[in-house]
Amino acid sequence: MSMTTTNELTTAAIPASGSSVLVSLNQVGKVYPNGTVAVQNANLAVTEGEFLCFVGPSGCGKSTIFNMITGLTSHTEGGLSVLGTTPFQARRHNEIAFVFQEHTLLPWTNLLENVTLPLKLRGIPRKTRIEEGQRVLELVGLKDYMKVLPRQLSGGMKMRVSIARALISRPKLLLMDEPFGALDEITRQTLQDELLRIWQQDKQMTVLFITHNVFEAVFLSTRVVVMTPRPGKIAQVVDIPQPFPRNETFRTAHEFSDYVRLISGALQH
Ligand SMILES: Nc1ncnc2c1ncn2[C@@H]1O[C@H](COP(=O)(O)OP(=O)(O)OP(=O)(O)O)[C@@H](O)[C@H]1O
Repeated sequence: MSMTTTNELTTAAIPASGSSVLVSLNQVGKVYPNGTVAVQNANLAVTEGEFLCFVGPSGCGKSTIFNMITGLTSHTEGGLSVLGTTPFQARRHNEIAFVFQEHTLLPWTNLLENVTLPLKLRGIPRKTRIEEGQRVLELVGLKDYMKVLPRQLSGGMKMRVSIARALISRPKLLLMDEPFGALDEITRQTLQDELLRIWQQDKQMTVLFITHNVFEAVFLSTRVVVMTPRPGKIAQVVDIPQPFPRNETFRTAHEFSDYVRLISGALQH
């Protein structure tokens, strides 16, 4: 089995040839106003079409990195570019979408209205909104539930709706912050399969995904970013050069356990 690890400097310096760098962190740091050093010297180059998982203990700066990439908080050191521009500009052009663990659906309105809300806020005509809403609900396997209210859904279905709402703007960059953390293991694995299927359909969408679950990270990723705390640093970037589509065969393969062991070991240091 070929199992290569790359430290953050190498990864940042050498993007995969022929593919464009979508997100670039160059010695990025974040010190919050209260003096907390949340992230230090982070170097990372994410190329188009990658699926990167971020793992690390609580408080190591995973969400801070996401918030800097999306422009929700500013970096205090280094250089950060997203889709060739500033995070703020990239977000304004609707090229970035998020999914959080909390589904944040509007309880009083149906699924079609929920998933099309981002288009409504941008003034997109109703006919287009409905077409796009149908498209994304079909993509997540909920096309028969358009008129249903969120409270009638299971946790896994609510997460599918959140994913559909994020996909409706056809984002180039999808950021997911522990989206499956609250789900039971079976639902979680089903949604991992679904997410990979959706990601593979859209060859150009890049996914950044935070998880505490090393198994999930190995199953989903093209690369896993391992972070360590105090202050938050990128300790290692581990390539998972296993082919897609991935399925149960990969989950039960000895290579899978090897990657899990490697990443778990990196988390201990
Ligand atoms: N607005 C803030 N002001 C001050 N400190 C903050 C702020 N937000 C986060 N922190 C601190 O920065 C550090 C990194 O936090 P962050 O939420 O990025 O970590 P995380 O890896 O995402 O944690 P978790 O896995 O628990 O979500 C922590 O010590 C946290 O307490």
